[in-house]
Amino acid sequence: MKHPVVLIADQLSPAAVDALGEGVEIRHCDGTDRAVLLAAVRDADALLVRSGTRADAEVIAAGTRLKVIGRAGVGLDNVDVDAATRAGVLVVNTPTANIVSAAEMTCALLLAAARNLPQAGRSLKQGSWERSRFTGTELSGKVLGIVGLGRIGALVAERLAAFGMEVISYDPYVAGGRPTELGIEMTGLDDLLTRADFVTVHLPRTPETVGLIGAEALAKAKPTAYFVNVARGGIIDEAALTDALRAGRIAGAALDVFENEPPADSPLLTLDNVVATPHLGASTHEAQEKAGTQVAESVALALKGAPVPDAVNAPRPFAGVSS
Ligand SMILES: NC(=O)c1ccc[n+]([C@@H]2O[C@H](COP(=O)([O-])OP(=O)(O)OC[C@H]3O[C@@H](n4cnc5c(N)ncnc54)[C@H](O)[C@@H]3O)[C@@H](O)[C@H]2O)c1
Ligand SMILES: O=C(O)CC[C@@H](O)C(=O)O
Repeated sequence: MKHPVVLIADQLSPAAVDALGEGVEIRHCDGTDRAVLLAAVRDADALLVRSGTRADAEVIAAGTRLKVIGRAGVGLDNVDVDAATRAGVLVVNTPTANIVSAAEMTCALLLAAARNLPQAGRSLKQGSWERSRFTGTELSGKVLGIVGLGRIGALVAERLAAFGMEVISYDPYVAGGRPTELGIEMTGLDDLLTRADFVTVHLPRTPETVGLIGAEALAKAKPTAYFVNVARGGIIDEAALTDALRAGRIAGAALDVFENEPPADSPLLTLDNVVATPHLGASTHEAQEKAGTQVAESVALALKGAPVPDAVNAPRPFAGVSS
């Protein structure tokens, strides 16, 4: 009997291959190359991706044998879950595998922006010794505004509270005592924007969140405020952010994610008051090992037709693929 084909379309930890076990045929392709992906997915029973591959309706339609799409990570904005459900394809992700790494990255970028670390390091390596040019801002006593108090937002709150920050948050969907337990004041978005010294967004990219922080929102911020985005490009509108940074209406931004990745010719990358990284929030050995292992275990279960704990949709059941 032919083994089910698992197509790995992004760079996954070797732990993923180990966790898939023996009874599958593993193939690799470059999921960022559309033609290659569309050809390779035709024979695949399972498709494994990170954020670099778009598993959209066209890919799902081309994958006529597909039973399951595994996303090694949190965000599902690169997977058309509705199209998958209609096609009977299960979608699984790893909702907790990289949250500590993403929270730590948020703290790192926020501190880097507050203390001008990349700019100062660059200047030093170019032979300068500009101590007063790079005077920074303390976090202690400052207000941190967290937009989206889910798993990552809450971890960021705990970590930055330890720096003596006052934490406020906007999340209309958070209920219960968790914010109180963490010492966080819940408030409206406008209030958060006017009070925060640092604003960090931790939202999924959805039609509701794209452009949530636009020109109007940025106009409410303090001129000394910093904006941090380790969630998804576009939640903070890039054109509006560029204008606000150029005009000095806010102090700076720290960005791990972009509307288009890679962000070819983005004016944001030319600005001195922008600290930027190439979508590295989940890029630690620990997070990648967890994400790879967890997604592979879920995919292996799905291929057997067994219930999958991290399933994000419920297409019609199928009987499993025997090896
Ligand atoms: N940079 C990276 O490498 C990296 C790594 C992991 C996750 N992420 C991104 O971070 C996002 C958040 O991850 P998470 O694990 O915290 O998700 P989560 O689902 O635990 O939390 C998201 C929170 O956003 C809130 N929310 C949704 N819509 C909102 C709105 N319109 N206004 C205010 N709040 C809203 C939800 O109520 C929820 O509490 C992911 O969707 C992913 O896109 C990025
Ligand atoms: O694939 C990645 O490394 C990024 C993942 C991250 O953005 C996520 O949403 O989990």
